[in-house]
Amino acid sequence: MARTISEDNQVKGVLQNVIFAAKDSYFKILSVSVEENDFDWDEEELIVTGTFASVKPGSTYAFFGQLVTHPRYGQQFQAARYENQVATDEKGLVAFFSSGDFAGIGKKTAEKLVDALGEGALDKILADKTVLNGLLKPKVADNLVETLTNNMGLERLFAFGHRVGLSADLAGRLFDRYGEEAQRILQEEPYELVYDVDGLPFKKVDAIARSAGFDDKSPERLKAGVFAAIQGSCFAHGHTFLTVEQARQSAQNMLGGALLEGSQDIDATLGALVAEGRLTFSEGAYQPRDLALAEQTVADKIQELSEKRSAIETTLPAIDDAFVVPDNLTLDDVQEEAVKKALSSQLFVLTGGPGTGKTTVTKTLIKTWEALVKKQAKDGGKDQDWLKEQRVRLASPTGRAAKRMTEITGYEATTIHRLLGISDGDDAEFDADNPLSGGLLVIDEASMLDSTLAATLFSAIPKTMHVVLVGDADQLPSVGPGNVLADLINSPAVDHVALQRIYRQGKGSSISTLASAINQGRLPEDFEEKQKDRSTFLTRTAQVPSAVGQVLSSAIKKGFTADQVQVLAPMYKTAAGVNALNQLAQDLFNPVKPGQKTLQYGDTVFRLGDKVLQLENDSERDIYNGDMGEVVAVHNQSDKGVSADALVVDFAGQEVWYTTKTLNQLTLAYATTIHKAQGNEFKLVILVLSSQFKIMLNQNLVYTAITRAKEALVMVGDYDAYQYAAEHEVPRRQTKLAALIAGDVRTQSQLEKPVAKRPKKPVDAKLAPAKSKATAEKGDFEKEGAKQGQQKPLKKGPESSIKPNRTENEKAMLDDTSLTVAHLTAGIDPLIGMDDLSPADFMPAVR
Ligand SMILES: Nc1ncnc2c1ncn2[C@@H]1O[C@H](COP(=O)(O)OP(=O)(O)OP(=O)(O)O)[C@@H](O)[C@H]1O
Repeated sequence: MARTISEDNQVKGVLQNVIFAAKDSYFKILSVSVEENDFDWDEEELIVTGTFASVKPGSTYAFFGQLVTHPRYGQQFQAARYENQVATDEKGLVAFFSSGDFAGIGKKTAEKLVDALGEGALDKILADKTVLNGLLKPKVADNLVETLTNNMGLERLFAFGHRVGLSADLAGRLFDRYGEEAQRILQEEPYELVYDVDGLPFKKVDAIARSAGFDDKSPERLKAGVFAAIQGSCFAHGHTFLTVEQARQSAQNMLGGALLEGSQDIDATLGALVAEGRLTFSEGAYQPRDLALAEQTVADKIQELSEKRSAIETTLPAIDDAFVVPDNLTLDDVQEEAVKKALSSQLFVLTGGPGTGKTTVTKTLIKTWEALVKKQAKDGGKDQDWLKEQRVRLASPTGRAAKRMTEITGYEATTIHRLLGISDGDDAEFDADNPLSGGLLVIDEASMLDSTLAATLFSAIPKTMHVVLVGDADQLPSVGPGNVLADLINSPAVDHVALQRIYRQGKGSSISTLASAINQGRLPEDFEEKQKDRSTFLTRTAQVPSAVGQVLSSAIKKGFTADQVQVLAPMYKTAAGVNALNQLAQDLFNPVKPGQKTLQYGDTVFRLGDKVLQLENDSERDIYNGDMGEVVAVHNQSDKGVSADALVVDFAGQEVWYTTKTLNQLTLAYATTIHKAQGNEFKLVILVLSSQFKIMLNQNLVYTAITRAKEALVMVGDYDAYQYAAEHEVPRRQTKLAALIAGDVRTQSQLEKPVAKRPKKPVDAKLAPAKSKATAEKGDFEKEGAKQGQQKPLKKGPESSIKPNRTENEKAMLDDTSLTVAHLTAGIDPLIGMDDLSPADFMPAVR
């Protein structure tokens, strides 16, 4: 929720200079020389902060807001809005037009302009540029209009937005999206925002529309509300379609039964949305167009790949001839079959639980592919270019999984975003028109692929490429809608092999057997017995922090580093949640040392050496949601020669700078949610489950959590929570992919109908905020004599994201405020060491 700044006070003054201008928003810090003010302020200079268009030093502005006291930088004025005090008398206007801002307009031309158009010159020009015909040369007129609309247009939008309850930040985003059309759209077609702007809550749009005079029953309102309801429901549950009943119910929930007067209204609205192409309807299912298109794209590509147009001969004799098994292993029959099928099919899916040999099979098939390619190059006299065309490409949804893939296979692996050249807000660099190069593509952690990312990936795959998806279908499904991996496994048209035999011996073995028991819906009989690699520490919720603290202390004594240990919990709040456990673990792994540098951002105090987690995809800086790193430098603005607060984080050798602009992307990582740990593995996992949060417990969640542990697992919490989780399956996601692949349904004819999409405003280099780049970030810090450290932008919650991409469970975790922080109870004996972890030791009086 955006903060509302009250408008108790106002100040008018001349802008001296812009101390700081954010690159990715319109946020600025200004130094203003005060002329008039209605509050207690005697000094000449006042620092004013807020969201401003391209304000100009030397111009006079009126700011409305409040004087606040920053703990470090003292008093400053927080502006909720502002007005450009362009003098509107003729003299002032002549000065304005001849200020040098408008190419080709000197004093004489300015006078001519004002003579002709009078005191309302600005409004007249902005309303209709043809008033300039005959007054200015066309080029000069165009430039004047463009500069005016950019500057004044945004200022007016800020002012208008303010009246209809639109934050300045959102007004800036809308200006970027719609340009000078923004205000008209807000007034005349506000409900378009629901279709055009990702993640804008319907309620917000509704409030804007009401203030623009739309009534409850306007057809635009009903359509936008029903669309938002269906899309929101798909994102909340991971579905790609809703049944008619579900669609009606969601619509009713969003708009209220009374308004729609029974299902007739709803059905008519659904019909109108289908007619407009915003929804598709087939086989009793409604789909938002984008999701339907994504599933259709994947299905079409699968169809195309089944035509087998490989440039490499992959007959069984050829594969047999080239077969290379690494590490002197002998594959079992199923593993061998997997390698052969992976190479002979053009699309193949490999699944299996932990320790079943997925990596071993992947390594074998890569080596065998290379041997096949080399042999055929030699036999066919192919050149280096041909060899390059057949190269192996490896990618994974997370950076950490990509890094692990590189380490294990020895081949370079990247994130899927990077592979596709996706950068914020832009389309992917590689697509159907500019496909990926390479002969074999292996995607790891494929359970994390949602429909949209899968579609972007599949559309960039050329017809001749071999594609292998590797993943564990029992893990949590993707955050976004879709169930791609499971749907492919359930499609007879897609070859797949499921590895079942667990190979990991000794270390790790009992974690794998626990995982398979949980998959079968039960806890193993030895659940509470201490194993070589796992133990169970049963406690009441109130005792969780103490228990986790003891396990961590003993792990630290044993030499485990923060990087090797991961605390996992399903939710953020409460004493047994991620936030509290993070602080506890921070104090143990990285206790305050005298003189240690720290930086506070929101409620989090980052310390040098902290383990941290990136919370959002930032493809420009090549860091992604779920990436973990270490704080390697802390810069405080109060230090000599330092112009702004900043942290430097090392992500596996890649140093990334965070200033107050981007610190909202970062949090402590000693403890994370299980969703955030997907695609990552750790030597020791400490899992916390409590039946207090039953609503969010299920098989996939606990399975995913325990399989993050490579060598050791300690389960903390109460028995009932673990049992409940093991016994409860995640509700099935409703998707169409499998039916589309089978050719049972077609939504294509509806998808061919184009939806009138408003083109995005071309980016104006002069005005649009520049995108942040890793280097720019560092440069910002060094160059700007910034007082940006004064600013604490609204901290986004750890899961905050523009898209409504949360599951019900995640939402419950985030929204849970009813649970109070429980008091710690003492009384658990301090632990001695990891080897000594046993249920008996962990059993205080409860269970
Ligand atoms: N056929 C085999 N014979 C002997 N050892 C095997 C065989 N297959 C796999 N292994 C061994 O079992 C262990 C687990 O295999 P691998 O790492 O390939 O499994 P995985 O499915 O990738 O596991 P995870 O998903 O947990 O990373 C490895 O040490 C591997 O060398």
